[in-house]
Amino acid sequence: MYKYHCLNPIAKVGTDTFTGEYEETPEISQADVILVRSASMREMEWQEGTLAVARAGAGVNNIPCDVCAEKGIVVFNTPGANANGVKELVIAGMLLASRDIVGGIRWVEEKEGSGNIAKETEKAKKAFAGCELVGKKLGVIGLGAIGVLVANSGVHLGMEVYGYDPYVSVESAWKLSRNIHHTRSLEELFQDCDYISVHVPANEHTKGMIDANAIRQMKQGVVILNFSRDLLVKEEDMLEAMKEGKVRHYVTDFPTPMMAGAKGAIVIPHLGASTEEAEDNCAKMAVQELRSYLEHGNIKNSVNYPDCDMGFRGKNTRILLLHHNVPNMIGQFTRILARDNMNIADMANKSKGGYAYTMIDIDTPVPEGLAEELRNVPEVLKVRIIR
Ligand SMILES: NC(=O)C1=CN([C@@H]2O[C@H](COP(=O)(O)OP(=O)(O)OC[C@H]3O[C@@H](n4cnc5c(N)ncnc54)[C@H](O)[C@@H]3O)[C@@H](O)[C@H]2O)C=CC1
Ligand SMILES: O=C(O)C(=O)COP(=O)(O)O
Repeated sequence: MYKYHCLNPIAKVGTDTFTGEYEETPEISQADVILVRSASMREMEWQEGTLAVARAGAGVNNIPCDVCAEKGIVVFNTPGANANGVKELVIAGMLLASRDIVGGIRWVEEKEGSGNIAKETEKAKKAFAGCELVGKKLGVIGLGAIGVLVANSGVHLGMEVYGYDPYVSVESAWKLSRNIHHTRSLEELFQDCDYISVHVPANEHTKGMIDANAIRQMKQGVVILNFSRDLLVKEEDMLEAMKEGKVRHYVTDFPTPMMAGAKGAIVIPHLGASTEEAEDNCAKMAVQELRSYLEHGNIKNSVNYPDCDMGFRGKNTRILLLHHNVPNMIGQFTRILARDNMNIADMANKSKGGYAYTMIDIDTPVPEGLAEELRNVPEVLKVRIIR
């Protein structure tokens, strides 16, 4: 029986795909695996028995992935599963920044009960007028699952779209509309665009990337959209730029004390992925990843360990080793197996940065105590044997 714990509510269509071999536990310390959305796991105390964490979503900055890697805990996310939900809200964000739709709605609400409202509307409406998106320049920073959809939607809306992503994947590049201008530097994108939308992960390289220096290079009256993470934007600099009118609107999905109520800021309460479809997609993918790892040892969509897949386990005993990516690990494993006459039926070894994963299928008897012996090999972080 495997035990899972949900740190945030996870869509039932996902958890329903756990079989009778699984049960939910309210005790995180008892869980083999943990499902999470945005809850912070940074201060958590990790248990020896925790095997994996699945983030039902994209951003993993709430999880100490490096600490987990060092403890042999595989962290998964669900690439692309909520991208459409975010894309649709980004389009809404561009529209909200272009016409004062919210101001207009508030004005109508205040007129509740006024018999003259139709006439008053025709006088008042000029205060809420704006501009269209068609023909405007949209810059998209980060062309991953969300950025590609936003950029392509910009083209469909009649915008001139500029994309910047020095690390773009082949898969994303294939999906990008050929009408998108490939921008080789942020400076180029900053200078030209009326709307700039950021879709990169929050990490030490991207933190504060939209600061006074970046904003200085932008057009007067630019609209900046941030549906990625608050940390990407230096908020003091953004406030200043909105005061000066350099930034017309800052549309963000991340409320902070500084931005809530700030003039020019359009702040949404982190709703990008809060659609039925996105929640269902993420939950289903997260559970599938955990099941495949627990039942067969296969890794797909991990952010701290390499993808590695040997298919269904069948009748073999499967030995799974999480270890540092250093020389002579396989030699040490096979020496131990050979000594006890174990026959290797199949084997895979993959690495990602400083970490590696070895899967070994054995089709002869496997002695008790093997896991412990393998665990004692220096640089091994975790060993699991599925019989
Ligand atoms: N508001 C919300 O509810 C949601 C927010 N997010 C946020 O959006 C981010 C992006 O999500 P996805 O598109 O699904 O991720 P993704 O991993 O598919 O795409 C990220 C892209 O950013 C690029 N990139 C990385 N560093 C860069 C840099 N310095 N400059 C330019 N490009 C860079 C990568 O090459 C990649 O193509 C997530 O990390 C998360 O923080 C994601 C989903 C929902
Ligand atoms: O997937 C992401 O990165 C998100 O920001 C979505 O967060 P959520 O699952 O809505 O708490």
